[in-house]
Amino acid sequence: MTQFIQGQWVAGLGHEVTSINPANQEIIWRGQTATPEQVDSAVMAAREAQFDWFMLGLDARLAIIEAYRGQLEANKAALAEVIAQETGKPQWETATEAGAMIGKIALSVAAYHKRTGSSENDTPAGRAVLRHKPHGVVAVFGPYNFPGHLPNGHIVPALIAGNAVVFKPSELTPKVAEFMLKLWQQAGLPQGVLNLVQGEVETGKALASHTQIDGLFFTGSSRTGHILHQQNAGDPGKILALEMGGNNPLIIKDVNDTKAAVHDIIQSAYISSGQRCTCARRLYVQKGEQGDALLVQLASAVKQIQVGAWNAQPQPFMGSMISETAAKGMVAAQQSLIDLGASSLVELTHIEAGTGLVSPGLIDVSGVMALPDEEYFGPLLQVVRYTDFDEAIKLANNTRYGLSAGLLSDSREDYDYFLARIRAGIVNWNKQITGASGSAPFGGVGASGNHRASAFYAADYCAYPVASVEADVVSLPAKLSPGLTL
Ligand SMILES: NC(=O)C1=CN([C@@H]2O[C@H](COP(=O)(O)OP(=O)(O)OC[C@H]3O[C@@H](n4cnc5c(N)ncnc54)[C@H](O)[C@@H]3O)[C@@H](O)[C@H]2O)C=CC1
Ligand SMILES: O=C(O)CCC(=O)N[C@@H](CCC(=O)O)C(=O)O
Repeated sequence: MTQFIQGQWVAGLGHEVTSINPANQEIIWRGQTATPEQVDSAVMAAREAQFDWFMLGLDARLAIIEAYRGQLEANKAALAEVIAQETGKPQWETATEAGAMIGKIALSVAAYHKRTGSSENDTPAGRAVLRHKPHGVVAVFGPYNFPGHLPNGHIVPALIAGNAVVFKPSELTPKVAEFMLKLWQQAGLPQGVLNLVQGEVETGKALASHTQIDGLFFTGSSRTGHILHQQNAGDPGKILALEMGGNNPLIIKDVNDTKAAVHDIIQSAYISSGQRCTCARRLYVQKGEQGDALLVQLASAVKQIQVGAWNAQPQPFMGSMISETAAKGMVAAQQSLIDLGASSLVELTHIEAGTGLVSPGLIDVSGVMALPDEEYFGPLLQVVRYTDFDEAIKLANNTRYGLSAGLLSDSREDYDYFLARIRAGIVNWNKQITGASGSAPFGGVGASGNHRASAFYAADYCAYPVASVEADVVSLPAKLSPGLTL
């Protein structure tokens, strides 16, 4: 029973799919995909449930959402283990993902009140009241890299606002989705308010193109996000929040503590085996002795990064990539850069056939004339040597994406200069560019998003404002407009 529709677990009527532990190919989940007819049933169940869920009122909705928080707390270790098993991420890291899911509840409640909610004030024209209403039925699409936290970051604010949801997780992480839905079920969410449809692109297409959805909240690749944007062209009434990838730059300028800089670079580029949308992909290092010395230290530290299975002891820094296909994709990406003139500083290797385990790579692409503006979603950091700061900023901005960017420099002046010129939604100074805070907005510009930032600003796309002017009784104004006699 892999689909959750109208409060019931039902079998998918499509073809069989499996989910594997990418560190050893063990099958950890098996099920059938949802057919377009089942997607339709899920959307209609959400439609039927939505108004009652909204009319339940905020306090009653929050009580159920708080019960879900309790379920997350009680099952935190098990949740972290399922995420680790299915994504290959090490346990220390998935414990932080489970923690972020718990933290998301209080943050979303605060955001609801701060960003939306309701307010009123008296004006000469009457009582001006601002309220927010839910859109209705929204579809949530999740990526595989944070299979719990990122869909949760759409689902929780959507439900707080009074929407009903149909959730389509990544086909690579169905088990985490199922686990999460069971926690919602335990929390006593009314039937139909949150539905789960599992499957691949066909299931996704059936949901994204359904005429009865009022909003689509997507976190995933830029390629898919663009398809969804095109698919919904001409339908301005449907709200789209598209959180997509990046080709994120990190510039190193004058830093005293090279070891600390190396640490920030590693945390920016290799955490989650490079499978974070915020990961640094392009590293700009000044030409000259200082830059050479930094690269020597960086290469040495990269070679020492421990890679292993999610449950290996002692725990590795990097786990497996999501699949063997992804691992091979990174080896191929490295080779294509070499073919274009890049030189490998630390080679990314596929450690074990049949798994997603790869070692981290560092590659100097300074010699590549036309560097592809691609998001290589894995642990491969491209190094570019620059002459002056303006050149570095120009190169950093030479991307269609605009998600995250960073500067490591001990000069405040440099940072102000960088901040004014860099084009990205997340801009950090002397800090890693991964690990964004849920108490801030999260989103990018250009091919990284459609100006509907998530995290703390997710409340904004979960509800629309209703402005009213109100009076308790009908009454004549003190003075009638000229030319009127009653
Ligand atoms: N900006 C952000 O907040 C974040 C962005 N990402 C990005 O996500 C990507 C990695 O995640 P993936 O799972 O590979 O993304 P993906 O784009 O392949 O899949 C995301 C979801 O869309 C569905 N989908 C794929 N094609 C579809 C279609 N034609 N119609 C409807 N649905 C479709 C998938 O089944 C999945 O549920 C990276 O590019 C990463 O940068 C990841 C995390 C955060
Ligand atoms: O939604 C939030 O609470 C903040 C966004 C967030 O946690 N982002 C993470 C993961 C996104 C990714 O890189 O794939 C991060 O910034 O590390």
